[in-house]
Amino acid sequence: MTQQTVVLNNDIVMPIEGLGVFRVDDQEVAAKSVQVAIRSGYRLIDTAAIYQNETGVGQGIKAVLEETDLSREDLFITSKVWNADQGYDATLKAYQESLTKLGLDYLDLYLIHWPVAGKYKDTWRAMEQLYKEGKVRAIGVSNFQIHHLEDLLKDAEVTPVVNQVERHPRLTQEPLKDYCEQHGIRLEAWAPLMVGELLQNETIQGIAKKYGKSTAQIILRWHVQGGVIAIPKSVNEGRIQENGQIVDFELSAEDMAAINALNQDHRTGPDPDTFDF
Ligand SMILES: NC(=O)C1=CN([C@@H]2O[C@H](COP(=O)(O)OP(=O)(O)OC[C@H]3O[C@@H](n4cnc5c(N)ncnc54)[C@H](OP(=O)(O)O)[C@@H]3O)[C@@H](O)[C@H]2O)C=CC1
Ligand SMILES: O=C1CO[C@H](CO)[C@@H](O)[C@@H]1O
Repeated sequence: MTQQTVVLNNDIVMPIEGLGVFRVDDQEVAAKSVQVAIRSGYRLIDTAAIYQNETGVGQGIKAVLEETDLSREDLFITSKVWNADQGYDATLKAYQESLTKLGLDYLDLYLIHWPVAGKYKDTWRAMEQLYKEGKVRAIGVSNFQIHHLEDLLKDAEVTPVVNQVERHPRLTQEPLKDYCEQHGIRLEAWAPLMVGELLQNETIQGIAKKYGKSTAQIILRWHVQGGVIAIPKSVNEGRIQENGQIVDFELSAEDMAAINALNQDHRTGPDPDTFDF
């Protein structure tokens, strides 16, 4: 797997595809999945405090750094501050706890996991502090709608460089994508495969047949070809490798449009405006 990258608005280089580890067990599975992914060419790992697997992820990173020529700087590690830890002091503390569990001395990207009303601005001030002190290379948000971003940007000294949101062919997020592009915020897709729900879709199956690729590879290619970072989750070695092999082909404009046309503004996860924090 050859790594494709994007340059974030603060000039930090980020891989455009990575491994997601939500619902990956902390004991053994997380460490093993991380090792398999990095050995097969992944450089970006996406975890969060709430996934309760930062310890396992850290063990996987440590093992792979010991066994290969790779160094910490070759990797791009993301974690997220959970809702209960929002607020200025609590966020600074949560960051240190994530670092300790991961066994790292810095993160590449730290995200506000959800826009908790009345809290996310103080949380952002803490993220800015971590960034200014050089403790984290980039800071961003997750599950922010346009109105959350507009509100945050009124007071922010540092503009988030990433907004990680649910995105797949049934939820293409075009207005949010446009807004983010206008403000130098890179969109990152969670549930990029719609948690597997789209793998039997007839349109995508037809396109997959034409290119001799799997439906997962077609969907992931659609994300990255559109400039969106994707973090598919898998704990299966073959599927981790399959998901990483999306750089040796290009979807035609017609096929990109056919996938865009599958949009139904349909969420598989919570709506950020009604999510019970
Ligand atoms: N910021 C946020 O609020 C959120 C962030 N996330 C992040 O996004 C990541 C990805 O989202 P996630 O919800 O996991 O959903 P995905 O869309 O990545 O789908 C994962 C599911 O698809 C299966 N799968 C993966 N690859 C293939 C393949 N090639 N063929 C067939 N099945 C496949 C996996 O099974 P198997 O493991 O058995 O291969 C798993 O069941 C998360 O792991 C997490 O890091 C997720 C939710 C919310
Ligand atoms: O990333 C995510 C997965 O885990 C959380 C719940 O446990 C979600 O709320 C969140 O969006």
